Amino acid sequence: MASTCTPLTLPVLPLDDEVVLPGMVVPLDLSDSEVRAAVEAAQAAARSQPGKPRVLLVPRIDGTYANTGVLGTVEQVGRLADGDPGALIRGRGRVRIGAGTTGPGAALWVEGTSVDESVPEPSPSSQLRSNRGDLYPGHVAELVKEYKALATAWLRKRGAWQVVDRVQAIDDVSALADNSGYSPFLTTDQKVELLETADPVARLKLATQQLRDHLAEQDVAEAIAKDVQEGVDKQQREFLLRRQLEAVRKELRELNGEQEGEESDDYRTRVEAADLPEKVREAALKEVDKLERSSDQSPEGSWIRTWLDTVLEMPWNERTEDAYDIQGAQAVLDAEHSGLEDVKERITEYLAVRKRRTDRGLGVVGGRRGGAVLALVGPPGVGKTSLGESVAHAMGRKFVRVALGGVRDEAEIRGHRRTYVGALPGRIVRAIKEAGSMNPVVLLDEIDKVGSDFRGDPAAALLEVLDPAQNHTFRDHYLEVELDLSDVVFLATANVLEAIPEALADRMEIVRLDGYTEDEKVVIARDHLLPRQLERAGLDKDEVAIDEGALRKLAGEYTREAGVRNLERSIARLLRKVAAQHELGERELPFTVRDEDLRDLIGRPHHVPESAQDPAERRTSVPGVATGLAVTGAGGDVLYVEASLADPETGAAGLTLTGQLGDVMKESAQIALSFLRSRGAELELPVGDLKDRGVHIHFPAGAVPKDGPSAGVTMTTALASLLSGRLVRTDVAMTGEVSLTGRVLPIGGVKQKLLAAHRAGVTTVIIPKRNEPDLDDVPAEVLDKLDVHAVTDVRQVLELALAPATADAAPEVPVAA
Ligand SMILES: Nc1ncnc2c1ncn2[C@@H]1O[C@H](COP(=O)(O)OP(=O)(O)OP(=O)(O)O)[C@@H](O)[C@H]1O
Repeated sequence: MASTCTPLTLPVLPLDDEVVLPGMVVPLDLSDSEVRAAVEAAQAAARSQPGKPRVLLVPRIDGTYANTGVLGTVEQVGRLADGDPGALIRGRGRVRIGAGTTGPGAALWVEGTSVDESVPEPSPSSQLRSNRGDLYPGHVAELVKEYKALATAWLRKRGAWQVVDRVQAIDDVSALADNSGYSPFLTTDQKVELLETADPVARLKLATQQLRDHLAEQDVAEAIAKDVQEGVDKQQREFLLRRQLEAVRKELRELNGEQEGEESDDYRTRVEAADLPEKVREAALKEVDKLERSSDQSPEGSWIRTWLDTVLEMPWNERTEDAYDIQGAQAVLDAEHSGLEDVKERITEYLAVRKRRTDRGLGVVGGRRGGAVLALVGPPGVGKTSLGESVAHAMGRKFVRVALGGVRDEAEIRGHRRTYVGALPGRIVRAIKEAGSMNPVVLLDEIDKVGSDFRGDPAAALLEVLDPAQNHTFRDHYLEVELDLSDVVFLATANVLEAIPEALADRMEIVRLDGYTEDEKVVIARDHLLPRQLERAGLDKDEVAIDEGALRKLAGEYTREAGVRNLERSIARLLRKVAAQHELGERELPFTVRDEDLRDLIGRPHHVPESAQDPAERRTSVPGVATGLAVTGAGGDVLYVEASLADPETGAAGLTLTGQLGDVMKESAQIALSFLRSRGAELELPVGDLKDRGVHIHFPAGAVPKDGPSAGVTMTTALASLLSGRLVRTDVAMTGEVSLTGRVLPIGGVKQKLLAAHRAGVTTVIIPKRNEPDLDDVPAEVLDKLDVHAVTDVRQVLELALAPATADAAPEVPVAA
């Protein structure tokens, strides 16, 4: 094997951040002083020796020379493409650098030794190890093949076809490896590594590895670039389409003669122009950003638009000035409602306290039992809603009514989350929007009819709305921005106090409206209902009048209710009739309706008092029927209890109860029966009859559910009447719970029951002794007409209620089928 390690002394041509490998031909700039010095030194030396001028090309990295350089010959000196003086240098072979000297000229001269770069000869037998020890010649061929393949692949990618052939033509291992010197992707360090690897096979291996790594990197980079490009393309396409859409819209606007920005969709301008609290504006602008990014048809876009509409419609900074003139308020209440003195007094007190607290900057009364909310409780048609409206008039505020009957879903109060299809804000937010001010009077109507089920508890949401400690930052799920409800006046109405969820009732100040007496109804009808209905019927008050007798008859016989709603309807019907008759030329005006005209105009009365009925027609005309008093959602009412004994031969034994009775009522029937079984003998009743015979107790109006213990005395009386054969007095009605020993225990709703008894034409009422103080609440005109007996024992009840036994009212005990 030839080894030519010739010592050389050459001028150094430093290459900054550049590497020239043997075989490469490079142009170098002679305007660089070091390059020029080296070339000139080489040219000078060449004059005294044969051959081309020779330089030593040495890479210099960060000012430090590499250990190996390349012998280069100056092929040509002339001009570079940019016109600067340049030299074309060809790399010839590796030179190991030795000591430096100063030679002739400005250049640095070094001594070096040329490196042997020959490749071992292929061995005759592939099995034989070569003298290189680690590689077989067969592997070298493989390596050459792999390098060429990789290089070709890379060159093809770059479209450098001419170079492909040149590379394919190189057979020398060393030259092939050094060809990598042209690779633009190699770093200077990588090229220096190639330069310093003298062993050609090891160098080719290194070059192959570098090429392979680069190709792999390139694949990854290409994949990423492709993804990025696709994304960019889509964005660009969308952007272009959007611009086109905008242009089309603009054209359309111009076509329709609209001005720029007039489009209702211009939410940004609207939000910026609207009078919104800062936080709300921020939230709204965020949504506008989202809207602008979303496409026109996307469902999200339409949600955002609906939301923005809602936010823009809210009266964020609107409020009405309060008219806290208490005398004026009282005058408004008096003008709009007759009677109800105590209720109006409570409302006036409420307004006065509110005014004083506001004057002193204390805010509304807070905390539990704070009474911040007035609840008007009473039967339908007694004016709860219209009183709420009057409160708003009296305070000079807007009025809105929120109907809560049948609300079972918490979202009804607090709104649906926006992600729901068809989501809406809750009723409170809608009410504020409707009111158009942030401080209206909000009437929560029928708060006792709020239910709860799997959809959450609306009562809990209402608690938050009504709690002054929390309601200044009320958050509706839909609106998602805080709403200050602290300045809203909340009022509530309910028919039945007990049905109001307890936690809510706890926060309210209850004001009861129990219903009106006949006299009160007449006054209300004359002063309020009649004038309003005259107007509705298009009649003048000088044209038609209804005299007091007729009004009384309407209240007493045509309607039977705690409130005045049906009374108002009857008046409306009456007036329509008169108006029609007048138009048909059948009636002269002016006309005053008297009680005797009613039958002609609106037919016969629906409610004739029991006492006015033919004795044989009366409910109590047979033994076993007693008149009780009860309170229902519609106010007080009379109710008849019927009892019968089954035939000992055919009827089943035991107690049968009908008429949709609740558990408490069923138990009080058992008690009545047990009492008679144990004490009946003392009362001289034939209790033997109760022994083997089935007992049936029925409450007519069977479709209406009933409950409570207050019918105890009535059931006992009905059974005693049945056993004794003595009739119950028609003019007597009763109420009271009975204990097993016969004591009469107190009950609720005395006022409503007495009003009902009076309405029904009853004259004697039996109540428990312990309810006597409640009589203070009953209007005097009603008490005057009633003979009220307060009793402690059921024996007193029987004495008062049962008519004396007469021969003809003989005990023909009715028998149930
Ligand atoms: N004291 C009164 N003075 C004048 N008008 C009255 C009075 N009480 C009731 N009214 C009138 O009777 C009508 C029925 O009253 P309203 O609708 O307020 O009853 P309500 O108690 O709210 O009933 P509901 O429980 O069914 O809502 C109204 O037109 C109201 O103006």
